Amino acid sequence: MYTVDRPPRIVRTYHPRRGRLSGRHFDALERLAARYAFAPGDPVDVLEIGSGMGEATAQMAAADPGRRYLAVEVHTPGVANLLHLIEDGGLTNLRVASVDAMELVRDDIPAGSLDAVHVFFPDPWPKARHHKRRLIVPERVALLRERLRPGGVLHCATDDEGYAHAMLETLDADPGLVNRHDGFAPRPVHRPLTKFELRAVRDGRPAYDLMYERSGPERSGGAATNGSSPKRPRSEAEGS
Ligand SMILES: C[S@@+](CC[C@H](N)C(=O)[O-])C[C@H]1O[C@@H](n2cnc3c(N)ncnc32)[C@H](O)[C@@H]1O
Repeated sequence: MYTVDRPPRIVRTYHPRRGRLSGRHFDALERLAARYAFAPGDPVDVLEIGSGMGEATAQMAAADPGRRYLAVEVHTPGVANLLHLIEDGGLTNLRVASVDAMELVRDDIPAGSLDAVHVFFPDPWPKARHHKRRLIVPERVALLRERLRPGGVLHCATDDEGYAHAMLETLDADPGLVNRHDGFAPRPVHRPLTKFELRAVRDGRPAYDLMYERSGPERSGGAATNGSSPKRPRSEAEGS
């Protein structure tokens, strides 16, 4: 009797959905994708996972020209919109990738290299059987933390109260992260207010921010320590 090993099923953190593409979207993809696409090896300081329509990323990159931003999004209309925002804003410090962000992080982001990772309003996957799809779960957090430099910041925001508390628990439990605040962070002025967040606030769902720093340098065994983190001065715009 022979058994066939099935390849392990990949658990994705996003809904496979197709947005409708307008002529303007096609134009962006045809004309701008190659110009602003991330290529493996490109240096990155700030990584945004799930940039949606890209408004927050474009505004943050424009306010922080000294750092190189990478927005990763699988939703094609969002990618196209961000390409237009980059062109319209004349931004030279923002690149875009349209792939699964966790695969890109695993394959193309060197360990200890990022200043910040932004995960703003990730899909909450509210059903218990879907929690494994959440971006903020221990295994994915461990990978993101390992790609941060010591003192680098993982900044998450969500309007889902249940997910917010689960994030707090997961991030507190990570051995290489230290909360910058006591519990949730005050809403940072440098995180732009998007239409998505405005709608949530109007519907009575205010945002929760969470900001965690990677603690001290890696030990030779690979485990992060809880020592104090060397920090470089940050501007107000940088924040995370
Ligand atoms: C609820 S939306 C929020 C978008 C945006 N951050 C905002 O605040 O408006 C979450 C986005 O994350 C994207 N996403 C989820 N997992 C992803 C992954 N692994 N790689 C790339 N994009 C992902 C989804 O396609 C979706 O557009």
